[in-house]
Formats: sequence, structure tokens, C-alpha cells
Amino acid sequence: MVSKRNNGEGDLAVADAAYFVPKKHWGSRLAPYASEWGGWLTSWPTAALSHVWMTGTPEALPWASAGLTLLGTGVTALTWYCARARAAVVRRFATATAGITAAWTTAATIQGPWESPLFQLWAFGGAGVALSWSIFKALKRGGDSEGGSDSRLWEKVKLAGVKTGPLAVEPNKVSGPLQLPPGELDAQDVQKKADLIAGYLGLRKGAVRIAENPEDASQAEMTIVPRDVLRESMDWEGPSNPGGSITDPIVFGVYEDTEPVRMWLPGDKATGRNASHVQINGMNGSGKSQGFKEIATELLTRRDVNLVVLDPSKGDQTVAFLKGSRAVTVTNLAKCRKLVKKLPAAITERASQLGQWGYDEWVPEAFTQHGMPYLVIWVEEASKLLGGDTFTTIAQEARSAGISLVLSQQRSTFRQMSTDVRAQLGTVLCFGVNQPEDAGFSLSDETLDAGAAPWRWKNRLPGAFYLEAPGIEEARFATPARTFRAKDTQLTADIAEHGHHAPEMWAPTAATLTLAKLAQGAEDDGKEDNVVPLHPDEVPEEDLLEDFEDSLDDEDDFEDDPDDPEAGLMPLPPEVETDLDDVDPDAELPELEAGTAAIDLPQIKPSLAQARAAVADWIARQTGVFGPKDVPQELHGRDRSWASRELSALAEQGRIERADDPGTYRARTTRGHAA
Ligand SMILES: Nc1ncnc2c1ncn2[C@@H]1O[C@H](COP(=O)(O)OP(=O)(O)OP(=O)(O)O)[C@@H](O)[C@H]1O
Repeated sequence: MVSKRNNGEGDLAVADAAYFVPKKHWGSRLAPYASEWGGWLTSWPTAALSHVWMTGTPEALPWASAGLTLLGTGVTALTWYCARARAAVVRRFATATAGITAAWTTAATIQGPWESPLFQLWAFGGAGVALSWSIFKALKRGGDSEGGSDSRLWEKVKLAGVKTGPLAVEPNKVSGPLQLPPGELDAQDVQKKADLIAGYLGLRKGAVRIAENPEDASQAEMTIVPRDVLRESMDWEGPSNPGGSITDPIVFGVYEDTEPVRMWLPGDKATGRNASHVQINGMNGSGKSQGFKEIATELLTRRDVNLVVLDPSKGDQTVAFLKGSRAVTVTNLAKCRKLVKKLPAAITERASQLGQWGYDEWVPEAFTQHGMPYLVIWVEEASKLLGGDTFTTIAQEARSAGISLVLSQQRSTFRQMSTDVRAQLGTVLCFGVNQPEDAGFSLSDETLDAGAAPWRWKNRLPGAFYLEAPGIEEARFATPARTFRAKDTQLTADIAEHGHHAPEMWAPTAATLTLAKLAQGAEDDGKEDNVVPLHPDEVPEEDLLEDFEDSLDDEDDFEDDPDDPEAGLMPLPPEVETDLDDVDPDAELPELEAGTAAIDLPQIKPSLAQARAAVADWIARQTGVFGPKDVPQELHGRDRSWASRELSALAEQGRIERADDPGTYRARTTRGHAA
């Protein structure tokens, strides 16, 4: 049985599961071989004692001989039966050992183990058998217990042939490579058994994750995280780096293995990391706003970054904690749209300024030598502002001007965010979502295949998220993390204490975006709480004089009605009219003339809706158990992992049933009512 214990410093040791506990001292190294040598040594005195005992009562000797022969045969048969789950070679070897030992013990009991050739058989034959077992074990363990495979585990979960490589043991995490039998199993086969492996090890569901090795299909990476540290959020302990640079990582949570989450926005040529925009998704109550607040507090305590927050929906609700900070907040929909319209001009201005200073992207020297901070524009409920080509251009150009956009919305369907904009968002932060399909709009297939399942949380574990971002190793993408637990008052206090590090809004950008006019509380609602942190004398006068009334008048730049639920959504593609009245869809197709070559027409990938309908239709015709492999690929035009997610989603929705084997399903049985 596998038991877990914690040594008090967070180091995990899992007793009895040999590969969790590196054994370095000689006693431990020799212990695995003690059984065969111990058995060999004790067999001789045991047989000698039995012989003396039996010859003391000669009338019992024939009965004892018959009994021992029967016993030996029984033990040999039992060994064969019990070893059926083991590899064939192990089964044969164990049965042969049992048979030989039983035969020798019977003969030695009758004759005496010192008689020739029984003594020689024991000395050489027995030692040879013990030595064979030791060699066999040593080879299986790779010389010692480190990195040895645990074939029993893999045989149990019906993945015989998988070998475990050297495992790295960290606090609350064990990870290492898996060698898969080439041509027989791939990473997806192992991924499907991840929960079974967890069950075998006595761990919770989701504790074992398997990631593909992009370089080698016969390898995979296994990660085991025994303790679910995400169940309890960790407390926010203040900003990670007050007075630091935006080039230092932003820390806003911990991964399940207690590593802090680190995210970068600006690029870094030295490490090849690109500057990045961010897409944030998550259902109602999944913790997006909390994540925003912690990241905002990080930004507002750094020395070289400005923050502009556009929140066209919630008004003061989310941004109230920024009171007194150097963030600029715009919470009126019309003003948010106005600002978005002005962004291209600000981007051009910043990019050409950086170019004049000799930079092709924002670098810390742009601030230290010329005073231009990095700029983060955070857009809540982004779908309300994303429509139109302007935003695509903004997303494409902004990074080179030292601007990162953070677009937060519940879902990012293709109507809510164009593929062009999506292609520009290098960082994805995915909180709990309602269904697997929603995760597919943000997280990559690789991350989902590696075990990321944000739909398991829904909004029951607020703050839990997955992060895909430049600068983070890909193996981390499927590792769940959780934001810190923090009260707004704490964050406000942190900003009050360390906010003096934050720079004032860079005047030319502030002027181009007319921030003095657009910011919350500046004009229209008379509130004084959020002040735009500008020195008026730094702002060009003509910009300040721009007619704000005019800017509000030309709202018809946005044709949609702010109250329209379709507002901001991409238009649906026009319906294609076809003149098919004369065509009989049931008519037989004409036979191809003999000799006519069949033409391979290019296959059109079905739309998501078509793919789903085709799969549903196919399922309705299934009478037995099926899995993703069985769903014909031409029905959906996607890879097997898509089919796998689709079937899993249908099972979660109760539209199909899970069969006994993991990853297999059957159509729902319709039970008739008893009359
Ligand atoms: N890491 C966390 N630990 C504990 N509680 C959290 C955590 N993150 C968020 N919460 C709590 O969960 C609740 C919902 O969080 P939040 O308002 O951030 O969700 P949201 O995704 O922004 O929701 P909506 O889209 O409805 O605004 C809040 O009460 C918040 O305090």
C-alpha cells in the first residue's frame, strides 16, 4: 500500500513506492536482493531439520514424502496463477524457482541435504537461481533504485511496456520522463489512464498529469502532485518587488507545487522572450477580478510602467480599490470606445519615438534614459470594445510601441474575438469555465491534452487558473495555479505604501489619449476619487483643449447599441443562397465511366457546429462501447484530442454515458416506462 507523509518541511516521501524514495546507503541498496539469498541460505538447514525429524519417525516418511510432493506441486501451481498479472518472463522464472525449490526440498528431506548430489545442487544450483534473481532485479532497477521502472504499476493500468525514467522529487511534486513502447503506445494512451494511475498510487483524481514530449512521440513527461494545495488559497503577502522594473516577473499566485506564478509582459531579446498581450477568460465568479487586482497592485508598485483600466461594465465595482493610485480608470462605455479609437495614434507616436531613440521595441532604457514607461491597457468585458478592424490593428501594432493589452471576458468565442486579434494574444490566463468548449477558445490543444481541465472548477474554486505565457516553460502550462487571497483594503494599503515608485503617466501618451478628459471622475460625474496623475504643464495645451463634447458626440462611430446583447460581437457570415430547386437530393449519382480517374477533391474542414452535429448523429447510431479513436475523423476534420474532449463534454452534459473502461462511452440507454 502506498502511504504519504510530509517531513514537516514540505518534502514529500511516499513510503513503499520504491521510486519515490532514492536509496543511497549500502543497506538500502542491498535490501532488495536479500530475499533470494536469505531463502537460499535457510533452505539447507530447513531441509536438514526436516530430514532429522522425519527419519526419527520412519513410519511417517512415506506420508511425508507424498505430502511434500503434493505441497510442492501446489505451491508451484499457485505461483504460476498468482504471477499471471506479471510479465511473461517473470511468471516463468518465479514458477521455475518454486518448482525447483519444492523438488529439492522434498528430495533433501527424504535423503538428507548433505548427500551427494543434493548438497552440490543446493550449493551451485541454488546459488545460481538466487544470483539470477539478483541480476534480473538489478537490470530492472538500472543498477540501483534510482530511476527504476515500476512495471507493476504499468501492468496494473494496462500499459505494460511503459518505463519510468529518473524521477525528480521536489516539495509536493514528483516528475520524470516515461519511455513508451515505440509503435505500441503514445502519450495520449497514457493521458487517458492518468486518473487510474493516481488511484493505484492512492492519490486524488487529477494528481497525475502526462504531457507529450514534442520532440519524441515515444516519450512523455509524468508529473505527480500528491497534495492539492489549491484547495486553500495562500494569503497575499504584499507586492513581490516594490520599486522593481516591469521587466521583473509579475507574481500573483502559486502553482499547485507551491512554485510562485511568474508572468512577464515586455519582451527580452537576451532570452528570446516576446512582448505579450494577455487574454483572460473565466466564468462568472471564477476569480478574474481578483486576479486583475493583484496584477494591478504589482504593476502600480513598479518604477517603469503605467496602467490604464477600461471597465465599461461594472463601473466603480472593480476599480474602487485603485483609489489614490497612479492608474487611470475609464468606466463609461462611450469614453472607453473613444479611448480605443485614439489608441492607434498613441501607438504610432510611441513607436516612432522609440525608433528615434534607436529601439525597435520598448526596453528599460526607454524609461531610464528617456522617461517613457511601459504601458498596460487593461480592458474588462473586452467584447464590448473589440469589434471592428481598429482593434485588430491595435493588437498587431501595440507591442512594438511598449504597450501590452490585457483583454478580460468570460468567453472568447469566435464571435467575441476575431481570430486576428486572438492570434496576437501570446499570454492566456484561463480561470474556471463552464464547459470544455470554453477552455478550447483560450488554452492550446497541447495544454488541454496534457490534463488542463478548468471546467472541473467552474466557479467553485475561485482564483484557480492555468497560464500559458512567454517565458514560462511549456511543461508548466497544464499546471494549475491559484491567485492569492487578498482583501481590497490590503491591496489599497499596499498601493498607498509603495505606489510612490510608480511613474506618472507619460505625458505625450496621456495627451494623445486625452486621458485628462476620459478618466473616471474627471468631468462628467463630478467625483474626485480617481485623479489622472498628470502634471498639467507637461501636457501640450492644444491636446488639453481638445473638445471633449465633440468626442462624446461622435458615438455613432460605433454602430451598435450599448444595450444590444449582440453589441461588439462579430457578425455571422452571410447565408449563402444556392439555386438548388431543380436538384433531386435523393437521385442516384451517375456511375463513373470506365477508365475515369477518381479525383481527390480537397476536403473542407467542417465548422465546429457541423462537426458536433455529425458526431452526435454518429453517436446516435452506435450500439456498443466506443472511444475517441472510433469516431471517424472525416466527420469532424479535427485530431483525436478534439474527439476525446468532445466525448468527455457530452458525457459531462449527460448526453452519453461513460463505459467501464476510462475514455470509453456508450450512447445513452433510453429506458421504457413500465406500463
Ligand atoms: N484566490 C482566491 N481565493 C479565495 N477566494 C477568491 C480567490 N479569488 C477570488 N475569490 C473570491 O471569489 C469571488 C469571485 O471572484 P471575482 O469577483 O474575482 O470573480 P470574477 O470572475 O471577476 O466574477 P465576475 O465575472 O462575476 O465579475 C469573490 O468573492 C472573491 O473574493
